Amino acid sequence: MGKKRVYEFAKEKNVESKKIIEKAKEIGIDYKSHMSTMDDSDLDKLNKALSAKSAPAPTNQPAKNKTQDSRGNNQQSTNKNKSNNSVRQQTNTSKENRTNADKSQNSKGQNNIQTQNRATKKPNNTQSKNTQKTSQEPTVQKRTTDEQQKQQLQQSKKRRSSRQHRGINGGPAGRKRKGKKNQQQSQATPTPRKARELPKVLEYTDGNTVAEIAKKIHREPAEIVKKLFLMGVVATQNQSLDKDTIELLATDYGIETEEKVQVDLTDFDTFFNQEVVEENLVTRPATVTIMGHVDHGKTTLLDTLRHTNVTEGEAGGITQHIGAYQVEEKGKLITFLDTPGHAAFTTMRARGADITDIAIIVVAADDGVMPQTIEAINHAKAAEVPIIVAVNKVDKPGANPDRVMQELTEYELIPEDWGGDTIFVQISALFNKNLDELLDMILLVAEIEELKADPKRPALGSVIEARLDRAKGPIATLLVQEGTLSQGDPIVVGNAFGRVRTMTNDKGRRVKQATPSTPVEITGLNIAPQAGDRFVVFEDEKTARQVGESRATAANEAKRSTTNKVTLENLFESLEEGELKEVNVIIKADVQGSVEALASSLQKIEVEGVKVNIIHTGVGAINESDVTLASASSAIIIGFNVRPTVQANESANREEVDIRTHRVIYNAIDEIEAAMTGMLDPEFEEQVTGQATVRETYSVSKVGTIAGCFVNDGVIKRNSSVRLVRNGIVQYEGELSSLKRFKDDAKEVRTGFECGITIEGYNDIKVDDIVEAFEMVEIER
Ligand SMILES: Nc1nc2c(ncn2[C@@H]2O[C@H](COP(=O)(O)OP(=O)(O)OP(=O)(O)O)[C@@H](O)[C@H]2O)c(=O)[nH]1
Repeated sequence: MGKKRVYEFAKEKNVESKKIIEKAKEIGIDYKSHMSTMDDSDLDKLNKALSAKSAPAPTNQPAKNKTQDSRGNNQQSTNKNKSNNSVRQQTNTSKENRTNADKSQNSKGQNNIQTQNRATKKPNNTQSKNTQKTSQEPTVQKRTTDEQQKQQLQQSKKRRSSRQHRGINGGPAGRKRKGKKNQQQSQATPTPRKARELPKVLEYTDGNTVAEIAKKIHREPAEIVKKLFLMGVVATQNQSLDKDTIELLATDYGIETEEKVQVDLTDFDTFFNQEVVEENLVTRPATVTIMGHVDHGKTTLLDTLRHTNVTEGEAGGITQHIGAYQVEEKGKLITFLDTPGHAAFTTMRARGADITDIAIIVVAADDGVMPQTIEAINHAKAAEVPIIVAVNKVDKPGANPDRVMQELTEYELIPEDWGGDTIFVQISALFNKNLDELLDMILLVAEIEELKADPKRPALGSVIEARLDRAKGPIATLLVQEGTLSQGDPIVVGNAFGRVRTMTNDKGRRVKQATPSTPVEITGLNIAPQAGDRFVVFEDEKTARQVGESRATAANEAKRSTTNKVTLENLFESLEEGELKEVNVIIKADVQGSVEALASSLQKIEVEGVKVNIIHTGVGAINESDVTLASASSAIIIGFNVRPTVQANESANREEVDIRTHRVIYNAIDEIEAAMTGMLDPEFEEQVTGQATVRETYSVSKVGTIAGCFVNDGVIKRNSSVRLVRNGIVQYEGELSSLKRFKDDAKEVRTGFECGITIEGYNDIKVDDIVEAFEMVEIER
């Protein structure tokens, strides 16, 4: 048996928990609430203190307690102030009452959707907090409270007396009238309920209302209201109660409790992380994404596979582009995602859809490892997806597969023959050479990965593609990840909802069911979702609609409030809260040497066991793909002597990815370390005000180089600092020495206008250079 709680002790002593808390306080013991546990020594002290004072033990009659306890009442009344606000709202007018009832009804409906504990906290808060607040409460409020209290007492009294006088016909109508105009009167004539036996166990959920609890234990809500009142909690019938209060109430009735934890249906993680039923698991096809550098043959490979390995029996079917398709090899299916490239892959991941089981990295044997090959590898690694390397175009005269293999060893992709564990297949996508072997290897990896799913549970999965069709309405291609999707299923897809009206497979055939790893195009949604959204099937359409609508509302709200993306500002908090085990970082720099220097220094930082994890590095401007990767992996991007492209900037703003650019390595390291230790000083932040492109340059003796520019974004101000960027790499950072419109000095020049610029102490300006103007702005913390 664990330690005694205050309320248990109070019960033993037949006094209110509050009294015990007060008494404890008098002798220097501070209990936060009636749920606080009590030490043996404290128990002793309290026992002594209580017996010393109240030799005549308090009686077991709550009513008596109440009248005796004028001081306690005082406290109670203050306690009530807060909750009474809501109480008043609910009882003042009938209309309000209904609205509130509706609301609570609503929230009750949504109980399935969202666990509520806002309201439930109230009684508890009031109990613990209000003690100090007493003197600050406005008197008017106090009076109202007292009145309210009086009213309640009157009501319960009337009810009591009416019970004695009323005949059988009081009936349920008495209860129904409650809350209507003649509240007092109607409440005075409630139904005489036979005191049914209490249940042994009270099954409740955090946030149940007084009325709900009353129903569960076969008691009048008024009785509960009264009991609560005596415990120092003022609540109306429609008020939600928190867990502690419900448990306390149950203890008071001498019944056990069992909390039914509500599942938040709007949180799809609950479904996706649901425990598996081992015996239902069956092997499912692998889902494969093809990635690689431009022109290395991704599309050709997808096309050849699609046309040569059509599922038996399906030949002749018109292949549909639905965003994914399945091929058959040795009687087993493989699902290929039709949009090649790591951008699509990571965008999906950023939206929460981790659907790729295996990544094929295509490298052209005549071209070798290229920047996007490396990006693709890092994107696959960040997603912890097994990689198969397809060395393509081996038919070409200049093909050198060995060189590709050699180059890839640098990225820890080492062929099995060389002692590594990466599968390499030499193929010609164009001439369909060795594609069977590639498929075999996919099956092999799939087998090793033991890809399994439970086709028996309600279906869930992700959106591969979605669009709005004029004739058919919203259309979405879904990849079933678990369960079996059936025509007619009520479904929520992202923030859209509906019923699966039609299902079409990748061969253009209507199907009635789709098992795990099968892509199908569906209609029947209210709006088009987005690629990467996840879907869940529900039991009935009503729930689906509720969940869909709540998700849409929540998404809108989330859009307005901040997201929980990792930034240097919130890094420390995230680390403190234990959310982060490592800090993901992407490094982009002007030269490889800087990348390495920065990477090795950052990796040495370790703050309380949390380390920096570099997920991608590269030379050149920070691009959109870096931002997508950062967004999907909650990473921070550090640019050294490089700048983000316009698209990358836009995308970073949208995705709330933190990009930090530096020109001194030490500063970059310092900043990360400071952020990790919570010592970051983010009072000022650089804000780019505008960008201009150099269209012409003029050399003027004594003045230097004048750049004839066109402002393509924002505004260039005379007093802004500027940096000169060439091909994404910062050439110079300094101040403007002049800003002119035609011959005149200008204070600022806005988008769409031309201007003449000279930079202080810098003349090496070239056509197509970008002049970026920025200011240091104080930011709110
Ligand atoms: N000789 C030869 N050419 C190939 C092979 N595979 C692809 N090609 C050719 O390489 C070129 C580029 O192929 P794609 O399949 O479009 O390359 P990709 O990687 O999809 O290119 P992006 O979509 O631009 O990223 C095309 O002209 C193909 O015909 C191959 O195995 N052998």
